[in-house]
Amino acid sequence: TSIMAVQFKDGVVVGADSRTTTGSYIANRVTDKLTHVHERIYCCRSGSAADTQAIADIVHYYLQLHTQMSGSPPPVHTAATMFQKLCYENKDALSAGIIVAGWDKEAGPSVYNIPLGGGLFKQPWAIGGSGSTYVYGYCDATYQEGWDRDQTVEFVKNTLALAMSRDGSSGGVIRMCVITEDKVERLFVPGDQLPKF
Ligand SMILES: C#CCCCC(=O)N[C@@H](Cc1ccccc1)C(=O)N[C@@H](CC(C)C)B(O)O
Repeated sequence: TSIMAVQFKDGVVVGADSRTTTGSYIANRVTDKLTHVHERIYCCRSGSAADTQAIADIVHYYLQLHTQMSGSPPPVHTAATMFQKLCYENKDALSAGIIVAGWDKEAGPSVYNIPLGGGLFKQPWAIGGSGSTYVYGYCDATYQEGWDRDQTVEFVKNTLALAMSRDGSSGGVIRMCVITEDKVERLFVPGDQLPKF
């Protein structure tokens, strides 16, 4: 897997490849690793498909319960701490690297990285999954603050395409979501239209 989330002025862009593997077999070449957990909050999943589906389902349940009880949508950091509590307290039983990203009225856009150990790190951008190891240098050298929506989408698309070209556990299509106050917009790049390097 290669997953990414980047914050910009008005929102966040999340992105992922679409490969699920069991060993060298590609069990799913069109996986959707971008999971909607609340109105303006998404998570990007890497690691065990089963573990990350179960964790996302639990957080989704608690976020809708929180919304019903409190009458207002929870901030992104609330969702992130729910993911972290589940990942940290069950670290011996799970294989889950999750990036939580979204927009809320209090803090605006935000990105939280929760790597395998269950630590919680608020970051302006985050990459994860097996493919991310090949693109840390590219991201460090390329990322700039102050990009607009289109520049941020381009950064996510190029980073994921590079990771997918080198990591055997990443591939397929690129799925992305642009999350702002007004809307959640899904973007799609077919496998034969990936940026070529
Ligand atoms: C189908 C099936 C069985 C397992 C599928 C399955 O979880 N594959 C994993 C690799 C893995 C991980 C841990 C144990 C075993 C196999 C996988 O493809 N993970 C991708 C993300 C998930 C959300 C789709 B990515 O991290 O590569």
